[in-house]
Amino acid sequence: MLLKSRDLVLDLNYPQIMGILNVTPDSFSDGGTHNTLDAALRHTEAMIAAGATMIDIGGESTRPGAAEVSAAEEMDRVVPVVEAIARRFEVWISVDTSKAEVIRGSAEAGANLINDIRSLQEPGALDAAVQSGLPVCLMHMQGEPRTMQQKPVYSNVVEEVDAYLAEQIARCVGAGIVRENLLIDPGFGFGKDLKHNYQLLAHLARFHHFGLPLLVGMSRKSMIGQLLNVPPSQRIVGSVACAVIAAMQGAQIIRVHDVKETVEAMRIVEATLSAKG
Ligand SMILES: Cn1cnc2c(O)nc(N)nc21
Repeated sequence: MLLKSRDLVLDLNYPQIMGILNVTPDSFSDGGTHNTLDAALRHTEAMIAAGATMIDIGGESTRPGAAEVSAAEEMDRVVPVVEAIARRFEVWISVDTSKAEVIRGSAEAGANLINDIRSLQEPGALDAAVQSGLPVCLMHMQGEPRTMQQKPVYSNVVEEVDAYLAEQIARCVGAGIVRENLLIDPGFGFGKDLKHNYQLLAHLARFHHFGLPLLVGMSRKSMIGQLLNVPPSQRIVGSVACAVIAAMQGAQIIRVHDVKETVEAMRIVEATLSAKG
């Protein structure tokens, strides 16, 4: 399976690592240490050197309880970084946004992928994505980041996430997005409690029936913290374990903070999967 965007091609027969670049003052993990352009570029360079083939730029923290950000503020944080990275590096630039204006601005600035945790539900977002012609990652979320973790309830989380993704795929294809340009993501930690997250991880392979690239993000999340009782900075081993479990089930793109460690683990996964014949 290959994913194309502009002049880049991603070989999804091997797990690809998407490095996280938060350009927010309140991001949950690196505490906004990358809110200057130079720092963002240095971090990007380091993640690419460590083996990341995609960089996910986020201007509005999506952690539970996060404050909302205006479109203008998000544009100011994200678009200059997209431009600077597009000019300097040959890497997939993913933009983590839900806003139509940021989708348009990022596409014009050279982004390769729209990563929207709200699956293009915000006003104008679907239209902006269609017009951009860029690949789009659709992700399941129950509720909104501000309130999603208060009381997540499902009768069957795997079935409900699957049905939601099917709906969103149909909605995007109906609006004119080429199906081959869609990626799907069960949205770990987005309106899920501990049990829900591990049910999704345990049954991850079932989402391959869509025939679309599967993107997952569990890095340093509370599904790890609640088991290990450690702060985000001490969740690397747990995050790598989640990445391995996902990649062994065929997840094609893993969104992580700790690129070097995860890339090394993917070498082990690749050796094992290719030995399966
Ligand atoms: C922005 N962001 C935070 N967590 C994420 C996840 O699990 N998936 C995707 N696609 N984006 C995420």
